[in-house]
Amino acid sequence: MAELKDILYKVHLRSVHGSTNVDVNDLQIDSRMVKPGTCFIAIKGVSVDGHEFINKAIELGAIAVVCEVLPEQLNDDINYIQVANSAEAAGFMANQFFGNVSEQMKVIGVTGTNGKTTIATLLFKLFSGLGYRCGLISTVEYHVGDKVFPSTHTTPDVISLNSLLKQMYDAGCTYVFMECSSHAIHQHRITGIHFTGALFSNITHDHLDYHKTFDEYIKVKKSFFDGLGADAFAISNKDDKRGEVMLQNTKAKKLYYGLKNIADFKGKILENSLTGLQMMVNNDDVHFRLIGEFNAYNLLAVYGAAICLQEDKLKVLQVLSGVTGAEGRFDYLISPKDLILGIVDYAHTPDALENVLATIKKLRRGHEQIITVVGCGGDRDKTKRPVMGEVACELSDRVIFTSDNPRSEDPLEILADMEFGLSSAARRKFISIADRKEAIKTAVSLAKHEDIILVAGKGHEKYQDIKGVKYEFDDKKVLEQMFELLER
Ligand SMILES: CC(=O)N[C@H]1[C@@H](OP(=O)(O)OP(=O)(O)OC[C@H]2O[C@@H](n3ccc(=O)[nH]c3=O)[C@H](O)[C@@H]2O)O[C@H](CO)[C@@H](O)[C@@H]1O[C@H](C)C(=O)N[C@@H](C)C(=O)N[C@H](CCC(=O)O)C(=O)O
Ligand SMILES: Nc1ncnc2c1ncn2[C@@H]1O[C@H](COP(=O)(O)OP(=O)(O)OP(=O)(O)O)[C@@H](O)[C@H]1O
Ligand SMILES: N[C@H](CCC[C@H](N)C(=O)O)C(=O)O
Ligand SMILES: [Mg+2]
Repeated sequence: MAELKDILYKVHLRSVHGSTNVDVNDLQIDSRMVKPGTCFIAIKGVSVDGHEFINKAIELGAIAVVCEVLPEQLNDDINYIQVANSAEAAGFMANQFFGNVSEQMKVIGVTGTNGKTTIATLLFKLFSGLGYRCGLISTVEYHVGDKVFPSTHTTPDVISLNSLLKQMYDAGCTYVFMECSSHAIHQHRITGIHFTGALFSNITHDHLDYHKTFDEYIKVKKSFFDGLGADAFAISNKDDKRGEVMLQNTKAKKLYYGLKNIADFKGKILENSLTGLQMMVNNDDVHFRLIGEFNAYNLLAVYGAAICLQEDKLKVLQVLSGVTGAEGRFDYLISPKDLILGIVDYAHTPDALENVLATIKKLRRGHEQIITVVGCGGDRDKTKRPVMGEVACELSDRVIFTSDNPRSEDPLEILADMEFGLSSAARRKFISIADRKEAIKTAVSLAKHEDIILVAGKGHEKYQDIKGVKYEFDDKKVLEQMFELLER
């Protein structure tokens, strides 16, 4: 319960019809969730305009409506608040409604194309290991202290997000580590949240279906850092081409990590093998359980954040050296027969795929074949499809193109997009099998002693979305089943 005028604090009001001296017992951006006494906020969305549902919300009991455009007919019993930007207003209102708890905890946001889940999860594991009660908001799951919930979004909608933060505060969390997706930044899901720190991993080709141009995508990510306060810290990747641009206009304290360029948190890889990374982190020699150069970057970002949060460096390195990565990120298993190495990874962008394959190439001893199973999601950036197809073929010995989550699209058309314009060298290496299980089975049947199979794109996902129906599917389990079949 809150008084409307209190939760409208910070919102730029255009006009008020009715009163703001009323109590509302809930806040919703979705008319289907409205109950008597709710304040409904109408947001212009990507697929529909929330303003179309104002009457529906009133029928269900809304007593206040926040909107950009007032309905032609106003209802005398309802309080209408006209604002310049409803999505932004929803951010500020949700902060207030749920008690502005981000100001009472230390919230650290992670953005970038790849590595957000890994960095946020490592931070969560590190700070939990250091003895703090923590919250985690990630693509894989949400943690509220000891409770775990499956996630709906990388960064949930503004109401769910603020409600989650409140639950974390109530559960006694002092730290929250959260991924901030570019969609969330653009749609004001994180507006008004007080960040103690922010981290940037990297930026490469993704989500251009939504952001249209790479420049727009960069601008959106950068706006997250532009919005930080002077009391915050911002840590960026010095080796990324856009690492410095990201922090150009931030008021926060700027710090950098890197393996190549001079940086505040500087790393050097001494050994990169299947058992982990041996690294120099500034002047300390440490072994980590995570694998691959990209994880060296993730670990440096995490280390940097912990130092900014005034943790003791040796304790940090001690805990960090024992943690494993996030589920479905370079997750591996070995077949009992033939010792085939199966790797399940969430790489679903050209850059991530290239990184994971380059890492595998570095780890192999020489004679092993790399067999990659990969697909591209439907209803998502189509331009990445042929690039992923080419990258997979270039860095593997054999490739099986298959379905990821086709969503509303025809799987065969997605496969055709992946095949389009492939170089002749690439064309000699791939076959397409739309059925993902068959594709994994084929990869296993092609593998010989000690070969390496990469199943890319779905990582931790436990389903496959085909025409809006989510069928149970788990890459790691399927791979395991196929390995068991080999034994017979
Ligand atoms: C493209 C996109 O980001 N869409 C998100 C967006 O939905 P939208 O703009 O399409 O909303 P809409 O359906 O047009 O509706 C507009 C408004 O009308 C309301 N409405 C709608 C219907 C109705 O009957 N009544 C009603 O009130 C809706 O609640 C909404 O407030 O706002 C919704 C509420 O916040 C999100 O749930 C939804 O996420 C969709 C499901 C989605 O798939 N998003 C993905 C792309 C996404 O956000 N991914 C990122 C991670 C990406 C990455 O880094 O890999 C994430 O953070 O998860
Ligand atoms: N720092 C990094 N640089 C490049 N690639 C990375 C990095 N960290 C992880 N990856 C690769 O990208 C994939 C996705 O990693 P992760 O889930 O941590 O990123 P994310 O930013 O959360 O992705 P998403 O936005 O899809 O949730 C991993 O499976 C791995 O292959
Ligand atoms: N958060 C990303 C995940 C993509 C994962 C991949 N498996 C796919 O379905 O394309 C998205 O929704 O675009
Ligand atoms: Mg993620």
